[in-house]
Amino acid sequence: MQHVASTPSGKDAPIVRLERVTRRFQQQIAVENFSLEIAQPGEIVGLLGPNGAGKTTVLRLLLGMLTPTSGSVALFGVPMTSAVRRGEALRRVGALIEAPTFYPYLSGRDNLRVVSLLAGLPEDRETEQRISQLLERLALPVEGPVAFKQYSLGMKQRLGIAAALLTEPELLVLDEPTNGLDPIGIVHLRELLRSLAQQGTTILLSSHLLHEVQQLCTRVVLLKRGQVLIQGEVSRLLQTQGVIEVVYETPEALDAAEALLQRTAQEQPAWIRQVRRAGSAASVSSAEARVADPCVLQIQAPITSSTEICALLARHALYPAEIRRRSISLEQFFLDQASEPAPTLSQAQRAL
Ligand SMILES: Nc1ncnc2c1ncn2[C@@H]1O[C@H](COP(=O)(O)OP(=O)(O)OP(=O)(O)O)[C@@H](O)[C@H]1O
Repeated sequence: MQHVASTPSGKDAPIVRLERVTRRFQQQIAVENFSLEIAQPGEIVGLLGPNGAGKTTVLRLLLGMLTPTSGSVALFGVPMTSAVRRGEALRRVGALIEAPTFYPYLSGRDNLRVVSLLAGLPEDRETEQRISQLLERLALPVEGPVAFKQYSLGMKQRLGIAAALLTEPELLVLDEPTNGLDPIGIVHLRELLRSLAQQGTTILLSSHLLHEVQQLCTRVVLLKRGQVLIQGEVSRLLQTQGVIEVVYETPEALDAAEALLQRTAQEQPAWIRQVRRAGSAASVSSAEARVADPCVLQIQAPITSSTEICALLARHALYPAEIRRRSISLEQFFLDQASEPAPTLSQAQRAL
């Protein structure tokens, strides 16, 4: 399956393009000035953010389920405002937004038959085979009359994903796809999405499962209160936003280094974001305990800037006994970012 995002004129266009999109609900701003472009087939992009951050709103705007208050949305180069042409772009998309709904008294197979008819697929052997393959791949009953209403939450979610995949879409849009899935279901879904991406399917998903996103997505967009806090490649974000630990042998040196770094953090918050103590020197009473519980400062800063931090400390004759760089998990990164007041996008970009 080789996908090429091209306009009807044959000109390459980004698969997804949201440009400075704002969506208000009365006085409430759900999404503000949101931009995202996905041009690379096979990319997996994750939308992250706390409850109410605007993730579902972005996905609904992308699929034309909502119109933006301002800004523009295009799929495969087709503006979503074009009532005539947007159907043609949406035919290249499979989506699962919020809880999937199906006919309660029909089996999974019959429900997929209905979806395939609505999607314009022919009623032939090939479609039947595709339905069987998807039921099997998503660990759903292939035979038998088990009605949708008898499905567990996880089975319902898996049927929703099967329906989104029926037309072999070039772009898959999934809102919280792991909802209701047990750990085995999550692992299977991860493998499925990875193999689809390897075959060229582009995937945009929202998720709360940060560990999952870290393993699956190449790029993440972190939203908070409708604004983009930060976006970028997962590996780069984590590499640039680690923790640098400096170790001192005496509490006096630790105090002096902490004061210097706190001052620097106030003056240059885009460089040093936070300074905190790890081991407590005050509680250390013997030389032995001091070795076991060294005086450690943890500095939240791009880990690539450890040399500059060393140089700063050296200029003040505060030579650490040891300096080490620790990368962080996406979960820690998210908690650090989401717990702070939202900076503007330009501040966040400067921080990168
Ligand atoms: N139809 C609507 N009418 C009014 N407000 C809405 C509507 N849809 C969304 N909102 C508001 O917009 C904000 C963003 O909601 P959205 O559902 O996009 O967030 P989310 O990040 O998907 O949240 P969650 O993780 O809880 O699903 C919320 O404050 C929500 O209350």
